Amino acid sequence: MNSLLSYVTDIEPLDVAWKERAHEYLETLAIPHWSLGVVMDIAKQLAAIQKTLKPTVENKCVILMAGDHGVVEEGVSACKKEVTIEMIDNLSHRGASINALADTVHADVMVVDVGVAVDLDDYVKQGTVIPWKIGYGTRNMKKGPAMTREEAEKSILVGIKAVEKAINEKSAQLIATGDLGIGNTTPSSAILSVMTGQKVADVTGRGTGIDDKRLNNKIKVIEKAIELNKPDPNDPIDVLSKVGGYEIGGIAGVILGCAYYKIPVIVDGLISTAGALIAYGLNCNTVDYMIAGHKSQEPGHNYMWKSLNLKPLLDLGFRLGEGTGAALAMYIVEGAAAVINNVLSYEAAGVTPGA
Ligand SMILES: O=C(O)c1ccc[n+]([C@@H]2O[C@H](COP(=O)([O-])O)[C@@H](O)[C@H]2O)c1
Ligand SMILES: Cc1cc2nc[nH]c2cc1C
Repeated sequence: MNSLLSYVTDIEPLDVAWKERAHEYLETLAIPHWSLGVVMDIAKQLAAIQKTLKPTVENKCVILMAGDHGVVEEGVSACKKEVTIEMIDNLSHRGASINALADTVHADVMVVDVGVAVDLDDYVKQGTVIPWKIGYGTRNMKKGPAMTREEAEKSILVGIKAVEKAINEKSAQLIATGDLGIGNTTPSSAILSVMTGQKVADVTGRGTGIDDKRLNNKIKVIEKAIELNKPDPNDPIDVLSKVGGYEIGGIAGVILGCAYYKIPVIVDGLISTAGALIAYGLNCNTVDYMIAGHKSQEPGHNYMWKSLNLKPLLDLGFRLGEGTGAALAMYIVEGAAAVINNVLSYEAAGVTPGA
């Protein structure tokens, strides 16, 4: 593998000539000016990413990054930390929501252990979990940095490695990000507050469903972690290491890897978009390869989309993570590919608009 820096510095913006060519081609189709709206925007983006007027997104993959969080001991989640492992078991039996939804769009689900608190040998042997663990859960960010800078960089490299695996083994052409990790809305809200300048109280939500008392405590925990660790908003690796999570680093790596290898990537909910903020902070060209899958019910999520200047495709009241919103958004991206591939031009269709 190359160094993180070499991946980060080699990410190019979308080719302007291909963007123009795709735009002009879409205008020739038997569709009144841009009247398939966002679907046409995505068709143009796919064409410019793949440098073809016949883009294909047939081979789809959800890369789900799993990790645990020391900050759970502060009572920030409605769930006990063991639920991460219980859900890994459920994923391994293909009984999780992401398994059900990914199946409907014929997407593979790749589960990567980047920081779960225990060894997952049985699942690794079964082939249902990829063992690329950087640490056994982060440390409690209220008491000090969640991880070292080196661990933060390694977690990002895990995400890039996962993209390489998806390309080499599954010929992936469209990737969605997913997450699993009890407590991970806490670091995600912390990253959001640090990187966008929003107040912690305005962007912190109920995650798996905490009551008012726990929500107030969660806000105080995040405020304290930021005050103690002083993450530098201009240094995304510093932010990730001090108030982040291993799976958030992994997701940032998936997005960087997709941008590096020129693969469209659908970003899922709050946790995935925290990863997107880290990736964007490392190289702003990454946004050219991102598609905003959906709007999470978490109150901070829209601030994230706004700071990336992206609009989420779906608003279905989701707050589950796993890649569920992104998996459903794959239908829309598939639709965009179908439009640019299959709609006839005015000329070929014999349609002659005009008064
Ligand atoms: O992605 C989201 O928008 C999202 C919003 C709320 C909860 N989650 C999921 O719920 C878990 C984190 O919630 P919590 O309350 O433990 O921080 C974690 O496994 C996430 O995948 C995910
Ligand atoms: C059941 C359950 C499923 C999840 N998926 C992601 N986070 C989760 C948390 C819980 C509790």
